[in-house]
Amino acid sequence: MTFHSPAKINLWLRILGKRPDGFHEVQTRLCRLALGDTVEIEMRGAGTDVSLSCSDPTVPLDESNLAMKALRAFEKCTGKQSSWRIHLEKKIPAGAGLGGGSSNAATVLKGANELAGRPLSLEKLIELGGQIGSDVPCFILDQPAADGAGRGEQVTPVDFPWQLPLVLIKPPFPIPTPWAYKRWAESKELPGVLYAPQICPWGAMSNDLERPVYEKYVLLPTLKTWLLEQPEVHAALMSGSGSTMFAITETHAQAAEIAAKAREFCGETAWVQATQTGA
Ligand SMILES: C[C@@](CO)(OP(=O)(O)O)[C@H](O)COP(=O)(O)OP(=O)(O)OC[C@H]1O[C@@H](n2ccc(N)nc2=O)[C@H](O)[C@@H]1O
Ligand SMILES: Nc1ncnc2c1ncn2[C@@H]1O[C@H](COP(=O)(O)OP(=O)(O)O)[C@@H](O)[C@H]1O
Repeated sequence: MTFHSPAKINLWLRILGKRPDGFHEVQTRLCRLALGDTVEIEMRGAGTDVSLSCSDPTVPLDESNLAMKALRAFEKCTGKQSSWRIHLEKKIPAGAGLGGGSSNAATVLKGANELAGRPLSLEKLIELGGQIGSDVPCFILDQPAADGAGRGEQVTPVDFPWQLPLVLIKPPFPIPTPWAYKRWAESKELPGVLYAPQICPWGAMSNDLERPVYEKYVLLPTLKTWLLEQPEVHAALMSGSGSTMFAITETHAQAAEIAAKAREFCGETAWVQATQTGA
C-alpha cells in the first residue's frame, strides 16, 4: 500500500521554559502541507526481515531511521512479527524543520496498523508516536492542523479552514534541533529583525527558536527581512528548528512569483518549493 506522508510548518512555536527531563515546554500550531513524501509499505507475512529503502541517500537506512523506529515500536506493542518492505520516496528535505522524518514515522505506524487489521486504537498510535518523537503524534491525526503542548506530543486537532499558498525556502545547511533548543535560553534578538508575532486571520505567527538560530545562521534573518519587504508576502517565518523559511501569499501565482525571486536572491543552492497548507 502507498501512503502520503505530509510535511508540516509551525504557524507558531512558543517555548515556555525548560522541563526537568531536558525537553522544553512548548505551545505550537502545526499545519500539514500538500507537499509530502510517499511511503510504500508491504506486509510480507512469514519471516522477520525488514527491507527499507529511500530515494534520499542522506537519510540513514539503519535502526536510526524514524520509519524503522516506528515499525519496531508497532511490532513490540502488537507482538505481530512479519517481514516488511518499506520504501520512502522523499520530497521533504531532511533536517529542514518540516517534520519529514516524524511524518514518515507516523505514516508507518498508521500504515502498518491498517495492513495488520487495525489492532491499535488512534489513542495508542498517538502514544507510540510520542515515544518516537515530539512531532510524530501531530501526523497521526488526519487533520489539517493541530496544537501541540508538552514537548509537542500532546496534540489537539483544531479547525483550520484555510488553504494558504506558501513558499518554502531551505538554504543548503541543516540545523540540529537539539542545538537550537539548547541555545534558546541564552540567545538574544538581533537588532532590526522582526521576532514579534505577525497577526494574521489564522493566528499570531511567531517562532521562539528564531532567536537562537538567527544568531548563528545570519542568512535566515536576512531572508526573513527580504521576504517581508516583498509586496506579495503576507507573513514570513522559520519553520520549527529550521533551516526552512516559509512565506505566505494571497494567491498561488504570487507564491510562484516569490519562489522565482527567492531562487534569484538565494542562488541555486537553496531548495525552493511552492505549496499550500491543508492536505
Ligand atoms: C522543533 C520542532 C518543532 O515542531 O520540529 P522540527 O524543527 O524538528 O521539525 C519539534 O519541537 C522537534 O520535534 P522532534 O524533531 O520530534 O524532536 P525530538 O526527536 O522529540 O527531540 C529532539 C531533541 O530536541 C530537543 N527538544 C525537542 C522538543 C522539545 N519540546 N524540547 C526539546 O528540547 C531535545 O534536545 C530532544 O532530544
Ligand atoms: N525517514 C526519515 N526521513 C528524513 N530524515 C530522517 C528519517 N529518519 C531519520 N532521519 C534523520 O532525522 C533527522 C531529522 O529529520 P526530519 O524529521 O526530516 O527533520 P526535522 O526534524 O528538522 O523536521 C535528519 O537528520 C535525518 O538524517
